[in-house]
Amino acid sequence: MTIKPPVDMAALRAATQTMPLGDDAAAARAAARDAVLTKPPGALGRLEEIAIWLARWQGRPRPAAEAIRIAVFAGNHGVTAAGVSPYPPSVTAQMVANFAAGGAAINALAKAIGAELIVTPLDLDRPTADFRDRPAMSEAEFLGAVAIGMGVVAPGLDLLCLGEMGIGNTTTAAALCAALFGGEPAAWVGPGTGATGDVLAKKVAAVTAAARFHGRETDDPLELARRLGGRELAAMLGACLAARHARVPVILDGYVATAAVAPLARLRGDALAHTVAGHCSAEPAHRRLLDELGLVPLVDLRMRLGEASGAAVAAGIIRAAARTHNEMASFAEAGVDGKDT
Ligand SMILES: O=C(O)c1ccc[n+]([C@@H]2O[C@H](COP(=O)([O-])O)[C@@H](O)[C@H]2O)c1
Ligand SMILES: Cc1cc2nc[nH]c2cc1C
Repeated sequence: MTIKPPVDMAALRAATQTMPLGDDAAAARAAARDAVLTKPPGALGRLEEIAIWLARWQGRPRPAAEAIRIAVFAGNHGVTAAGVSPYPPSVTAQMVANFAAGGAAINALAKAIGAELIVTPLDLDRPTADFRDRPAMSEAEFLGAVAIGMGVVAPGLDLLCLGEMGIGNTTTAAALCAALFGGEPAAWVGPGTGATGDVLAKKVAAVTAAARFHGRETDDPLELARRLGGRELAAMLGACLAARHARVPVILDGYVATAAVAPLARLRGDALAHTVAGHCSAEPAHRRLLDELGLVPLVDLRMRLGEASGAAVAAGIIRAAARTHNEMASFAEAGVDGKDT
């Protein structure tokens, strides 16, 4: 099922509450097949769980991880005026040009796994408002970005990788996480692209100011995503929600991508059951966020790039899980003796 772009915040909220459940029958059939494949039970470890998880969320007993789309959303952030990134905001559009020219890490990774890459810049000439003392986006801006994100989901996809590009957006992710989960602002702040010293202190100050201003206004997760998020985060939220409705499993990238979809989990406990954390970013707060959400990352390679790069690396592992599940012979087919034969 595809879902319609939400006309207002109430419609978006409704779409979070009507998410389909996984297909238990498909998962059970995949588990039954897994049990007779030529290996000691459990010997493929988490790959076995992933194959069954894919079957559950694709709603078919034979899961696939061949048609992979990588969606990267780009946005600019008013909070960069607070001096929170070592890089200028001009880098966001320049990197979008680099994606188009094929010169970024995600281009190489997409090619390596045979995935389609879609890059969507979101109003880069019009950064969001500086959320230290006002909402980052109007409702119309927020919902518009959510709808654009929903648009990258298509029936027939086996997997969707979600990632982003946006100078300043590790501060955005920190502000959103601090509002959603509480705790000291500093616990959600880290180096991002490489902030140290003074720049790091400015990040903590910006998140502290945002928490003070917005914390007394609302604790509604979608409203916090509008006030403290960014367009690329809103688009990832929309894509993740639409993927659930369309039975397309999702691979999340790093800290920013995970923060983007965290409001969904605050609205409904099982909202991220169709997602897997592709990796654990070197941004320290990502581990804290994954723990809050109960997500166990597939790999930990000390990556901290964004661009869906960690999700793309993880997609190769997910393909390995689906291929082994589909292509291995059973004990009976191969004439291999089972345990205690
Ligand atoms: O998502 C992550 O784990 C992550 C960790 C560190 C950096 N990034 C990327 O770095 C950019 C934001 O960093 P910054 O320092 O400008 O806030 C943005 O383009 C992200 O894709 C992303
Ligand atoms: C060069 C560069 C590439 C990136 N890719 C994602 N975030 C990035 C930030 C910078 C600075």
